[in-house]
Amino acid sequence: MAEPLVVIEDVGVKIGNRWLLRHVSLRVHPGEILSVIGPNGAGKTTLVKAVLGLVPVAEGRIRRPPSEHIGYVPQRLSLDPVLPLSVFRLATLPRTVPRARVVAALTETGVAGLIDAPVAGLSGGEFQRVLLARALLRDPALLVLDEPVQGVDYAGEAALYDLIARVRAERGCAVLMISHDLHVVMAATDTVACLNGTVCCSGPPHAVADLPAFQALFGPRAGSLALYAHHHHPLSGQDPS
Ligand SMILES: Nc1ncnc2c1ncn2[C@@H]1O[C@H](COP(=O)(O)OP(=O)(O)OP(=O)(O)O)[C@@H](O)[C@H]1O
Repeated sequence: MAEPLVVIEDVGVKIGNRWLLRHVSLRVHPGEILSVIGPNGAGKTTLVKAVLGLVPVAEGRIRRPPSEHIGYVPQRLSLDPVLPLSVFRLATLPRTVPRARVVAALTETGVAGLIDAPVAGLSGGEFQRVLLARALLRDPALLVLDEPVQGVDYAGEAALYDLIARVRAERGCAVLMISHDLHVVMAATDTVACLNGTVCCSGPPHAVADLPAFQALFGPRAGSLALYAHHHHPLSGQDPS
C-alpha cells in the first residue's frame, strides 16, 4: 500500500485540564475516503483542527501534507448576512484567482451558473458546493470536510456524497470527512472511524458495523445501516447504482 498521506499517532489534545482527545491513531492513504463519526462532543472537529494544525497537540504527533495541498471546508463559516458577497468572491477569498479557474471549480461542483449570485441567497446545498469548489481551487492532495451535508435536504445529501466520491475518483485526492449521517457514511466511505474522545473502532464500514464497540456507541440497530451501502468504482468514476 502507498505511504499514508496523513499519520495521526497516539494524539492527545487538551484544553485546560480536560482531555478532548486521547490516544487517537489513524492513517489516511492517498485516494482514500476516511469518515469520522461519533456523537456530539466526541472531539471530531477538534481532531480535524489538530490535523490542520489549528489546535495544538499535547501528546503524540501528526504528519500531514503541507497546508497548501490541503483543501478545507469548515463546519461553520460565519458570514455577515448584510455583506454583499458574491459566489466568485467567496470562492476566491482571501486570494485572487483567475475567473476561468473559479468557473472550472464551480463547474466541477455543479454550480457554475451561480458565480455572480449573492452568497446570501444560496440554498444549503448550493452553499456547500461553493465551499467545496473553494477547497478544490487549491488542487488538494487532501480534502478535509467537516460535515459537508449540513443544511442540505435528504436528496441533496445523497447528491453531495456522490459528488465527493466523483471528485475523489477524478482527482485521486484523499478525503477526511466528519459526518453525523450514519447510513450515507456507510455507503460513501472506504474507512470509517468511530470517535468518542478516542477511536473506539475503525475499518471498512461493513466490518465496523458488526463490532460491539460500534453498536455500543450507536445502538444495535445501527449495524443494519451498513446494508444500505452501495459501491462506487473509485478509479473509473462510474457509479453503477
Ligand atoms: N476551545 C474550546 N474550549 C473548551 N472546550 C472546547 C473547545 N473546543 C471544543 N471544546 C469541547 O470539546 C469537546 C469536543 O468538541 P468538538 O467540537 O471537537 O466535538 P464534535 O465531535 O465535533 O461535536 P459536534 O458533533 O457537536 O460538532 C466538546 O465538549 C466541546 O465543548
